[in-house]
Amino acid sequence: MSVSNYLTVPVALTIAGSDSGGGAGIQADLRTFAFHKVHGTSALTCVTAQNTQGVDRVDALPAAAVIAQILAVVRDIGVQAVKTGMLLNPEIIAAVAEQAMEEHLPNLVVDPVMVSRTGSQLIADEAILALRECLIPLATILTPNRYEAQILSASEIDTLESMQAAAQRIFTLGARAVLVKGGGMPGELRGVDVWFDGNRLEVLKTATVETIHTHGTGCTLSAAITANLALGHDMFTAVKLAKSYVTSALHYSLQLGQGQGPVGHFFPLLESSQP
Ligand SMILES: Nc1ncnc2c1ncn2[C@@H]1O[C@H](COP(=O)(O)OP(=O)(O)OP(=O)(O)O)[C@@H](O)[C@H]1O
Ligand SMILES: Cc1ncc(COP(=O)(O)O)c(N)n1
Repeated sequence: MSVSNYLTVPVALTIAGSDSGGGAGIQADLRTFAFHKVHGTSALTCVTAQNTQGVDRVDALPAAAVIAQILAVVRDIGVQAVKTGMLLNPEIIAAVAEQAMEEHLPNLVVDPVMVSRTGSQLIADEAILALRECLIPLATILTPNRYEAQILSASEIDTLESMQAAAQRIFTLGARAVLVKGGGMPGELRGVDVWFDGNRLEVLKTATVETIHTHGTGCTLSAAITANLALGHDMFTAVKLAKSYVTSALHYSLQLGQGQGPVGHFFPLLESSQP
């Protein structure tokens, strides 16, 4: 007989949708948490029939089912950090915001999933309003992509200067910090993100990685920020570490399916397994 070594690890919670293709959503989040040696828990909001080419169907869970999952996790296991992804409808968004307040969910990273990087809207207009009014003011860090930032700032974003102006404008919606992501920008701006926390306006820059396989970069980035917050890093350090992780995962993106494949979350293992 041998005895187990009991380990204690930080815990993170993702409140997000399922991606049947395994590239984004809950699947990307849990892989990212695992890579960071953070125990991943989840509250599923919806089930998408999705692959590398697009989303065929979305089925929402009842808001009460989302609440029950959150409570089951936080009241027993406890969490050090939480992220939200695809919340889909105003009922789910209001329920998550209520739980965030009542249960004092710590380190809340809100990825305001509204528009895919290719520009197609993923949630209804009323849900966008609910995100803006109920959830964004509770966020520790808000991570809009180019198109989401355009909606939230009501401005066109096509230059670094317009990303910086948008970050400052979106900050007034009430999040403690905003990261405007550049993956949907043209050319060299694809690897550039802009941070604003009311004080520091920073440009985080990596060289653009030339790949079409970028599905799930946004989910992966916000999950990595969440994992780093759960590990005890401060907000800006968590973002810098997460960006570096996504860049490495992009270097080992996976050629799967006929469309945009996912990033390689376990890139050190993948690298050593290639011939
Ligand atoms: N080709 C690239 N080269 C370098 N970094 C990139 C590239 N594409 C995206 N990124 C980085 O990936 C992160 C996620 O940003 P992105 O704008 O892609 O989010 P998103 O649109 O929410 O993601 P998704 O494509 O999953 O919808 C950011 O840090 C961004 O700078
Ligand atoms: C279930 C689900 N959640 C989120 C996204 C968008 O994610 P990303 O912004 O990473 O493409 C997605 N395509 N599917």
